Amino acid sequence: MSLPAKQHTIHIEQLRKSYSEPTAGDVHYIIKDVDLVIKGGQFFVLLGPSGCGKSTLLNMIAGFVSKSGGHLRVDNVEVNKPGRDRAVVFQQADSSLFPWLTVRQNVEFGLRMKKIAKAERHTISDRFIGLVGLNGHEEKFPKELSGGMKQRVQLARVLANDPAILLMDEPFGALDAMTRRTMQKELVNIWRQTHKTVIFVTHDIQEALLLGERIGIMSVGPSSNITDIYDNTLPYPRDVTSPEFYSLYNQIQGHFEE
Ligand SMILES: Nc1ncnc2c1ncn2[C@@H]1O[C@H](COP(=O)(O)OP(=O)(O)OP(=O)(O)O)[C@@H](O)[C@H]1O
Repeated sequence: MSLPAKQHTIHIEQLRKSYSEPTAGDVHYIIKDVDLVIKGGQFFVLLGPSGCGKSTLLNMIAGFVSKSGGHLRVDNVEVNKPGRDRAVVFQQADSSLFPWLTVRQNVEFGLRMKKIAKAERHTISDRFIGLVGLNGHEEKFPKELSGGMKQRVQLARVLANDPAILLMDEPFGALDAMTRRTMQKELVNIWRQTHKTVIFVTHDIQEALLLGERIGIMSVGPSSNITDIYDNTLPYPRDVTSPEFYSLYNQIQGHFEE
């Protein structure tokens, strides 16, 4: 497969976010002076304790949350607003699916907005409905689906729009353990087939290690930062019972116990 002309590398320099008034004397930063490079095509995990600012950083990359300082660039273009190159998969699929549309209509929604012809829409939705394992459920409505199936629809819809960068905010956090495990495996397969840049937020060390090529550890807030980055070179699919997995798990866990 040929490499895309744009690599969709994300460069973050001295990035800050504060919700305080700029004129306030004692500015309270959620994240402060974050430096990070995420290469195009990489599976990057942001791992950190609850409330440290993972979603804030992800939403800044999405262009939903403004910067209070520093730079955030995709392919050297400063991010100041949402763009078609980036799409977010949220924890709660319910809030992002249209209940009055079928699975197929939900997946095709963005394509319809882009005025893509019906036959092509069908070809694209067929591909991604198949990729997330929802063949045979095309004509169902969200209320007829389980939580895991709704999350698959959300993922298929995002993939159908073909963003280069997939931003995932604890997308499997509300699923039961078995469904979560299945979705994790499928996400890795999808990522390996589509070559997208994935930034995945979680506070679960095992999930981070099952998925990520690189794992950025965020410190406890306020003024949270990425304090360490682990390269995870274990081959996919990863075996949680392997000594290498266990060793990396312990290293990262030790980091949070310090
Ligand atoms: N719009 C907002 N106004 C003020 N403070 C906010 C706003 N959004 C988030 N915060 C604060 O920013 C901090 C970081 O929140 P964020 O949701 O980014 O953390 P998180 O690491 O994703 O947490 P979790 O894992 O629990 O989802 C929290 O203290 C939160 O209260």
